Amino acid sequence: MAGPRGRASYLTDEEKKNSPKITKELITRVFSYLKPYWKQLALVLVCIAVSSVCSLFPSILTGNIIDVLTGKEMGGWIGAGISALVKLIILSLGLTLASSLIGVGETYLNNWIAQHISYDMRNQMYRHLQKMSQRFFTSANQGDIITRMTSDISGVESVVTNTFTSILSNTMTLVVALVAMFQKSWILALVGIAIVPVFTLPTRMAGKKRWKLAGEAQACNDEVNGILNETLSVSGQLLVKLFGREQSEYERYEEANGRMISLNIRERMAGRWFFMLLHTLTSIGPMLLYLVGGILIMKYDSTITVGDITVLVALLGRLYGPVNSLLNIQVDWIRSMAMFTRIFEYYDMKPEIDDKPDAKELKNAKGDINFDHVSFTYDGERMILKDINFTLRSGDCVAIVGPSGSGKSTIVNLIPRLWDPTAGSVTFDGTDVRDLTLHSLRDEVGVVTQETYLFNGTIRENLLYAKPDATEAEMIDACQKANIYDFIKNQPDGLDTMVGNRGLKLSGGEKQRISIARALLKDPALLIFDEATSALDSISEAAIQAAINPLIEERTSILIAHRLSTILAADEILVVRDGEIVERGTHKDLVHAGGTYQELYETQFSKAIE
Ligand SMILES: Nc1ncnc2c1ncn2[C@@H]1O[C@H](COP(=O)(O)OP(=O)(O)OP(=O)(O)O)[C@@H](O)[C@H]1O
Repeated sequence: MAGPRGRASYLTDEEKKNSPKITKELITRVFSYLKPYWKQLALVLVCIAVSSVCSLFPSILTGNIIDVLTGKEMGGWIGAGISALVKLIILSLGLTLASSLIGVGETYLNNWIAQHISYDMRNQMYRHLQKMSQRFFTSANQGDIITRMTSDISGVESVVTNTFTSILSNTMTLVVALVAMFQKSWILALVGIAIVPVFTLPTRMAGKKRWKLAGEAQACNDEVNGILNETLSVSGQLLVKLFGREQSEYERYEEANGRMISLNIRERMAGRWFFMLLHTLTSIGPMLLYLVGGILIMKYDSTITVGDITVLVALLGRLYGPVNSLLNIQVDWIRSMAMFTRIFEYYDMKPEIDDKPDAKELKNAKGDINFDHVSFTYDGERMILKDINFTLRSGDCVAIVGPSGSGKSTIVNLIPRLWDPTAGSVTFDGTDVRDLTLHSLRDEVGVVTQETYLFNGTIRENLLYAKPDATEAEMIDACQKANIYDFIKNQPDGLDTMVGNRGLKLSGGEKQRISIARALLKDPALLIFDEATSALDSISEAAIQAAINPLIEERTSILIAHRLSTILAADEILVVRDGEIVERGTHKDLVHAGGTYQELYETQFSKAIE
């Protein structure tokens, strides 16, 4: 039969092209994940072996039952008559029961092992991804990361529960059935074996057609899901509404939906006639055995009994399933190895930014920052920062201004080591940031980002993210300083107000003030404030300005500023243009100097205070 959707029994052209190279190292690595569970695995093997044998024996015993019924004694080990019959029946039932019970235990163990392996792999992957640098997250496809974490690792579960056990149990069943068949009659066994491919090969061919259709239906299904994701998301819906595209989006959805159902129907009907014919033909197998067996009994070999022929027919019926499954094993195997290879590719990516083996802890941080001839490129080609030099003494406040894209955010991102400089060095309290442990360094750097990111939870939960053990009083104090407490107090749920998906239930200004309160709670030695470029009304702007002041009062701070009020709060202004510091000084020094600052002042800052 065709494989189920998603785990079909045929490789796609792409899968064939990208088949992994199966090396000894790869297999050893795959098996290293099984190693901690070797005891449970050994038990599964025993269960499979015993249950395969137990499940076949009732078929073999049926022959003996028939022989007893037809008056043929068997080897004398059980005696003829009613008592032998009862014993055989009880034995047969007992074996069936035993096989089912073992099957239950085996399924439990199997799933237990699979879930534990997947648990180990997911945790390992999460830990590893957390260490990956900003470059990885800005360039990797987000969907790809999620797929590795979910589908690929879930796929591993099915490798353990299906592929491994299917190989074992099918091989076991096949071997036991064949041995039993040959033991009864080698001629009839050969006749049986000759019949098997007549049924299994056409089944595979019909399955392939069905699988192709399933693939098309899946692609169509993905398209439908894509439309749903795009048009029913918060921002998608907004766009549809604002542009009045409801009808055209509905038509697009209806068309794809219609295509999907017709493909589904075709897929489910594909090969249906063929299987009907096949089903009828299946009876040919037993008939052939009856014919050849009958001729043998009547004309040549009187040792074969009617019971033997019944057993052979029953066993023949048990061969199709395992043969079909084993024919698919190669596909399952390649697919599983490809899955492991994809997962291992992720594991093998080296974190670009990591602690040095001898990294030092940053203790009693003061917040002295120095940029010494720092240059930086993201892609190895375009220099984004060129020879940046500046010093910030503990308690200083510097504003970085410059046109959009001039490199302001890039400069500050080098301090908490979201990136490392291409040349030159950044020091924190006199030590190169690359020689400090990431954890201790980032503990001392608080960043209020331009795009405020809040988790979908309560205000309290978002605040506690900065300091999990903060007391209620500390939280209220931080909110008061950040000028957001009045707003929180007026909410019916206070600090337990839900902020919505990414903080969507709050205005831009409110979100930013909560994020300032969060930074205040963290109480870092250095504060970086990346001011939002988006326009705020003057009341929100004043509220934010009042929130920033306590932040910068007692600590070193860097403000990426777009508004004059923020710039005026700084001790020094660094003007960046095309990755270079082109001017520095105070507002008074620069506003009439005829340079970039004056230009920015006339085009942006002065407007912002109107
Ligand atoms: N992850 C990245 N990969 C490649 N290039 C980047 C990346 N991030 C930023 N850039 C580029 O680096 C340059 C400087 O960007 P940066 O964000 O530092 O500018 P900015 O001065 O902070 O701008 P804005 O005021 O608009 O926020 C831009 O040309 C930008 O396109």
